[in-house]
Amino acid sequence: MEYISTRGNYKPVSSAEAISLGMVPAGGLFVPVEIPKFKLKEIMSQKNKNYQKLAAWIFKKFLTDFSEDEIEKAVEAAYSEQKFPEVEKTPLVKLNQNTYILELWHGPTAAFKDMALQILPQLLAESAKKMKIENEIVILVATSGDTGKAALEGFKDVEGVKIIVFYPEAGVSRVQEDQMKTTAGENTEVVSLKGNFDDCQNAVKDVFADQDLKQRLEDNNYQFSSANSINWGRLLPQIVYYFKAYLKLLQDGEIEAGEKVNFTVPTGNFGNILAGYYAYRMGLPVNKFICASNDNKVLTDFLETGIYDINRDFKKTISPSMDILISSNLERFLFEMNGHDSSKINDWYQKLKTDKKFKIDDQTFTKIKEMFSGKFSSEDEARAAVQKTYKDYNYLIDPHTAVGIDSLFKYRSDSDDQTKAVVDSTANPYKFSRAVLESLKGEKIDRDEYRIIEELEAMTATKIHRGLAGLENMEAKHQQSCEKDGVKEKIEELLKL
Ligand SMILES: N[C@@H](CCOP(=O)(O)O)C(=O)O
Repeated sequence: MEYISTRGNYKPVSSAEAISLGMVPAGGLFVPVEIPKFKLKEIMSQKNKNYQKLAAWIFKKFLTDFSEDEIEKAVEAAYSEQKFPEVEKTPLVKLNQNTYILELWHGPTAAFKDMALQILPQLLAESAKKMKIENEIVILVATSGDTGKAALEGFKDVEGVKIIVFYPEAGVSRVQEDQMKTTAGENTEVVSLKGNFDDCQNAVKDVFADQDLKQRLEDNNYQFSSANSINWGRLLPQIVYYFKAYLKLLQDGEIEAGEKVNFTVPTGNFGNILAGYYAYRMGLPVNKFICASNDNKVLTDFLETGIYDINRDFKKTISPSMDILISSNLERFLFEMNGHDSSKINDWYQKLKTDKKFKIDDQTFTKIKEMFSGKFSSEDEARAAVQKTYKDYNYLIDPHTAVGIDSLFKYRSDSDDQTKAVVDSTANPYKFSRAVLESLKGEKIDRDEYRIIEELEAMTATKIHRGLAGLENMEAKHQQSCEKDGVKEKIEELLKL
């Protein structure tokens, strides 16, 4: 399998090269040249496989330059009992007769990002070996809260790697910030940036494209890679849980073999929902994807109009991981939907730079509309969904999952499509305790975050996720900050270039 650039500006590369580069050096993202397709019978026959075996089955189709043994070792290490103690790595909870919640937060850092960031270090290490990379790899991460900690946890103390995470100051929850700041490891750096997530992500992408800096890195035996979903090695592992969810529905007798289901995905950088779309293209029976957004509803508007328009205020919400206006993986998605036409991608992304918006062609838009619907939740609607889900089903959800559930219910009442649906639950509620408790009580709470956690535990008789327990008493090891135009200098300072 080869990987090509969405912008047609790079030679086809192996998966090892795509993973070690992170993104296309001149701009653009790597995508597989073709999507492997399974027959329905073949998919159904995976029904009793555990998560590791299922992951290996999928990886082998995409990582054709990896040996079976390398893939199997990587998945066993990533999804071990120590890292994911439950037998089901991604439990599926039945909410009502046609709604299921896919809990993706049972990994070490309580967010769905662990599903990919526990394995990316292995994939990157193997890729570096294959590419005969001798430089130290510097992983740059832009985060709106969840990727940062998951990447730090995955890469901390990994030999031959340094990791630098940029997050928006005042743009993540208190628990998310504390999780990142308290990360140990000799090779970790965490920097708060005076700006929003888009500022972090744009700055990191600019650094990747900076040829002068690239040369200076080389001279100092470093090279960059990424742990964001721009890296194919981040996206690929996320395909697995769509298959797992479907097969679990089948195993539990909730659906017939081949029955189509809907997936609702709380969406920020578009990586998670795109992974679902790849699963569909590989043969998974899916009827619709519902793309759920918060008040930063640039994707909802895009899916309604075909116009991607970031000329709008960036809003801070109670679902901060989705506070994003420039969704990186939309580029991959558009490339897949427009029949791999990189000239159109170049044109649209040039317009995004100059006009802050672009309109896609009618043919591509029609194709997108067949499979995708976009809905969004206001802050009040997300809070109401947290409260109602707890009241009606005695089930505690975080604000991102609340956006997913609210969007699904809106989609159902607007469309009459009552197909069985899986909602991706992207984070454990305790990562956002303040918003969750305030939603349950219907009032503002002034208390400290950690007292709120105690109250939430007592009120709901639920337990804080193991990865968050004791956070209050951990020492903050990172205090770095920078201006939004100071990312390059900060990297140079941290790497002593
Ligand atoms: N929601 C993300 C933003 C970065 O997304 P990624 O999937 O590209 O890593 C976060 O939590 O940081």
